[in-house]
Amino acid sequence: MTAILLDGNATSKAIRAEIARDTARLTAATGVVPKLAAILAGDDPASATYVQMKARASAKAGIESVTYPITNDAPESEVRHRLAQLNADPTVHGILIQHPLPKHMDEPSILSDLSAEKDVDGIAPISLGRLVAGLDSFHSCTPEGMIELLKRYNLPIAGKHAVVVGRSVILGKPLALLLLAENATVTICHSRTPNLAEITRQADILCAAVGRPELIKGDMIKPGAVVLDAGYNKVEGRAKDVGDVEFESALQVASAITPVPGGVGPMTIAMLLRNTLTAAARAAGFSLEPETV
Ligand SMILES: Nc1nc(=O)c2c([nH]1)NC[C@@H]1CN(c3ccc(C(=O)N[C@@H](CCC(=O)O)C(=O)O)cc3)C=[N+]21
Repeated sequence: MTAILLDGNATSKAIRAEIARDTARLTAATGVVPKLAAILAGDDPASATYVQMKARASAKAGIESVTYPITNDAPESEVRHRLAQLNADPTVHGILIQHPLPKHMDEPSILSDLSAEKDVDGIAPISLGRLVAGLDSFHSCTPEGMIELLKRYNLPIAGKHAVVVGRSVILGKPLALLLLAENATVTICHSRTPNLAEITRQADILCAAVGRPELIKGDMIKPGAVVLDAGYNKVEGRAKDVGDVEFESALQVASAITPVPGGVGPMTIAMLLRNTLTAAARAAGFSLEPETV
């Protein structure tokens, strides 16, 4: 058996076309142009690339974007001042604070200052707390993109055993909660789980979000499982990012799998744009729901 590929590029493109159409409706009706502001602190070249990708995708969807670079040795107050200004700016609908911030900065504390209604990245403590409480909030874009990909391929979540490998604030934890909200039975494992293979082999839906290149091998996957790989590891000697799943062996066992690149990554960006559009529509008091007769 060879797994079907869950095409994140094509799915993201379709979603971004929907966003572009809805953005045009919003702008035509209200004059509001959705605007995303990104704070890019530090000199991580990968972060700069991601922020650039997000800016390009925004422009294509009719969303304005602006990036504020902050040097690696800048004081934390520089990020805080910029954030305060963006929180207060009514023309800015979404704020993205690219992770990770330089080591000397207190990231959780800075994120606590992000306005919930502008947290289109869904990673501020208020948004995560609301998710835990079952209240409406923006959801972290990568986990949300993974759920959206399953839905677009009509892959059922309810009643399935989903195993999440990874427990980060941005990915593993919110992903587990989103899967729970879809009525999956969820197990969370991580880098210190001793009997990892034993647990991953029980997964109907296996989500790798641990940041260890090719940790998950084919023999750790239940035959017929759906495998979502959120890994984007830089490995020396490999031109492209390497996932957390060993793709070739997994392909033989799974029923469906996301490639890296071209799987989860592009979905992240689509969700960020969708959240930015939603934030702008709410600020303008405009309903994006299709009109019913
Ligand atoms: N506050 C915050 N929010 C994030 O969402 C966030 C972050 N910080 N820090 C870094 C990670 C990383 N990340 C990716 C987004 C898209 C791709 C992506 O689209 N990758 C392409 C490949 C791109 C290429 O290398 O050509 C793909 O998978 O096909 C990858 C990684 C978002 N992150």
